[in-house]
Parts: sequence; structure tokens; C-alpha cells
Amino acid sequence: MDIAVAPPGDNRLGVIAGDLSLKGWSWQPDMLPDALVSALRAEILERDREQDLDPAGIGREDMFQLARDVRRTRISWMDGSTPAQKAFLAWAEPIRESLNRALMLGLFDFEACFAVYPVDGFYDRHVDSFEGARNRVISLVVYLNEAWSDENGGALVIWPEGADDGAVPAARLLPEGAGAVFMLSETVPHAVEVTHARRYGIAGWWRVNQSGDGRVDPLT
Ligand SMILES: O=C(O)CCC(=O)C(=O)O
Ligand SMILES: [Fe+2]
Repeated sequence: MDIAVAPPGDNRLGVIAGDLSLKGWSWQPDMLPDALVSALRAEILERDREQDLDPAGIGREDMFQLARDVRRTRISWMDGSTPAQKAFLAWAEPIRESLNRALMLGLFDFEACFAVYPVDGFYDRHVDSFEGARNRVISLVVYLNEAWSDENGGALVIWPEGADDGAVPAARLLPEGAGAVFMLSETVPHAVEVTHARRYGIAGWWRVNQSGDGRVDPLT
């Protein structure tokens, strides 16, 4: 069964592009359509129940290392093989096109994973782009939690672009269902505070093409 998903309205896409160029991040409450959130939530709950999730590391491939002192999450990469994933990837595509038009970023592909933070899960302050490669350019996080309150912890803390360690955060966002956060992957530091309730979401990244110098990108 296909899930019909209308693309986000043009105005919202314009606001996101404006926020990104002005301050490097954008918070969009209630951004995902209800039908899409329900389907994605059903899938992440199912994967959680079936324990079909892997401990997340830092970095990828040869740089991959488990780092439980930095990050405690379980993830499952999307491959577009379920109706919910297909609908989510289709929902993300016009955003890529719009960001490319507005900001001339040359975003080329998109990778995403389901992410479950167990009770006591967290992710220390970091930026999303790996050292040495300009692969991830824009980060997207969407939340699939049914209801969330401040006592649940698990807030996403965002610092201003390029802020140093002691800087005052720019925002502290509760992971409320259907909300979406956009960030410049290379320059916006962020962290997930310790969560006191199971916390469900998706993390995704739009990447630029790294082909050249004897390597073909994407690798798959
Ligand atoms: O779940 C969040 O709020 C942020 C996750 C994150 O920073 C990441 O996966 O890189
Ligand atoms: Fe991140």
C-alpha cells in the first residue's frame, strides 16, 4: 500500500532555506503529515520490538567505532524497502530540490536511519560531518514520539554555528512528534540530553557527490 504524501508547502521550504543561511538551523514543529508519521512510527516500534536495530557508532566504514561514552542509540539504516520508508524518502526529495534551488548546495543524495534512544540514551555534543570529507552537508532529524514533556529529558540542544565548547546554546528542542530539525552538518554543534523515556526518531543527511580522485560515490 502506498502512502500518499503531499510535499511541504513552498513557503515552509523557503523559511527553512532562509533559516539555514541566516543561522544554520531551522526547527519546524508539525512538519510531517499525520499519515507519514503513523507509518514511520509503526515501523520503528516494530523494529524496536523485533530488536532489529544495531548499536550506533561514530563515523562510518573504516572510521566506524562503537563509542558508548559519546553516544547511546540503536539505529537501522533505511533502504527504501517498506512503504513507510518509500514515502519518507519521497517526502524528502522535494526538500532536497528546494534547498538546492535556494542555496545552490548541489545536494546529491540522502541517507537516513531510524534511531531509538533507550532510557538513559544520549548523544554528546558533536557535528555531523566526518573529518576530511565534505560529504554530509545538511542534517535532518524528525521525531516520531507520540507525546513528550520536559520531564522526559532527551531534548536536542543546538549551539550557534561554529560555537566553541563553553558557548550558550541557541535552542533546546523537545523531540515532539512530527517535528523536523534542519542543520548545517559541518558547523552546527548539537547534543541529545539524557533521555528518561524511550525516544524515537529519524536522522538523515543530504550529501554532495564525492566522486573523483579514483573513488566512486555513492559506494553502493
Ligand atoms: O535525535 C536527535 O535529536 C539528534 C540526533 C543526532 O544528532 C544525530 O543522529 O547525529
Ligand atoms: Fe547529530
